Amino acid sequence: MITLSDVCLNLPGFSLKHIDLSIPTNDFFAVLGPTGSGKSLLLEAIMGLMPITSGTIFIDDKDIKDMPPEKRNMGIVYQDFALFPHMTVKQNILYGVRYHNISPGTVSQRFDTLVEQMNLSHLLTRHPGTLSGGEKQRTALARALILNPGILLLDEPLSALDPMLQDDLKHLLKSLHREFSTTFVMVSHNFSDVLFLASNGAIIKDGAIEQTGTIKELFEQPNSPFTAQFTGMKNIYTLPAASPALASLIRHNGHRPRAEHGHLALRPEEILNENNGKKESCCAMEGVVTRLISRGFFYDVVIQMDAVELTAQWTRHDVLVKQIQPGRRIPFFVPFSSIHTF
Ligand SMILES: Nc1ncnc2c1ncn2[C@@H]1O[C@H](COP(=O)(O)OP(=O)(O)OP(=O)(O)O)[C@@H](O)[C@H]1O
Repeated sequence: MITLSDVCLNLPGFSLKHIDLSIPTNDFFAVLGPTGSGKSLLLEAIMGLMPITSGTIFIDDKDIKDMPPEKRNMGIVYQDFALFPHMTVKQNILYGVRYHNISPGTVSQRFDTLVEQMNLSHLLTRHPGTLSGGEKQRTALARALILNPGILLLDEPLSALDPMLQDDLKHLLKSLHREFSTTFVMVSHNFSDVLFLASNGAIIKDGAIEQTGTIKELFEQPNSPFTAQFTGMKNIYTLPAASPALASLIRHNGHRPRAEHGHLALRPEEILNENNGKKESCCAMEGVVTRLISRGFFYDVVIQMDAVELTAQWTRHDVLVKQIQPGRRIPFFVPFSSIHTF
């Protein structure tokens, strides 16, 4: 378990503020947040590359706050790979070994296994400048994993790769996490990567933790308008509902929001354009389409009810087949299970 307690890191112009975080051993943990919110600094603080101003960092029951990075049993992989350009792939992979007390036999065995796993055998004598993005990132991963770190920190490892390579590497990361008994902590901007890879996560805003929990909780049960918006809820309303349509939604839901709940939120992709035979578990509503916003294979369909707008996300196919167009009054369905109040 990595445990950060009341960690502050003050820089001119930016601070990490009173970070409390527990990352279970062997977890795949995601750090999410807007650009400039302090995600990379948080990784650097855990790695020991940035000294913290106050607070404590423990790995299990060991205080590592004053331990140099190379003694923390951690590896780090960056978005821009950070390979040594003058060294071959093989030299890059083996670079860190000299600073650790690992027997030559173990090094050789780990090297062979990693080279095979990462499909690098044909590239060992090449220099990073001649490699594709995916090959560079596989080399960077092998360089980190050859030291068998207890914790692997990944700073946006997929974002410099094209979509095909991202998919390959995403699957590789998943299988590496399964095979190595290593805790993975990954900074990412990409929700689909996070949903595919991570079990737990934290959302960070302006250097402070906004919410932690399982990935499902972060996406389905945000506890603040910021988290709701950041995770793509899109439909966030203040309670008590001024709109009769929203009020009826809450009434249909059966269980009223708790007195302290000030917001209601609905994910756009949970709103249905047909009730799929589940009449009793959905609230049937209707409204007038005001806008269609193309999102590639999907449309954001903006629907005006009474005083409020609601955004649903439907496939291009559904929008075409059901002739959903601005100006049309359409029925839609909100599953009770998708209504979240906080
Ligand atoms: N060494 C440093 N000295 C001073 N300020 C820094 C330093 N490193 C980072 N910062 C500042 O701290 C803030 C947070 O930076 P950080 O790189 O952690 O953000 P991030 O959430 O990872 O952003 P992004 O998603 O854009 O990578 C930024 O405003 C950045 O300019």
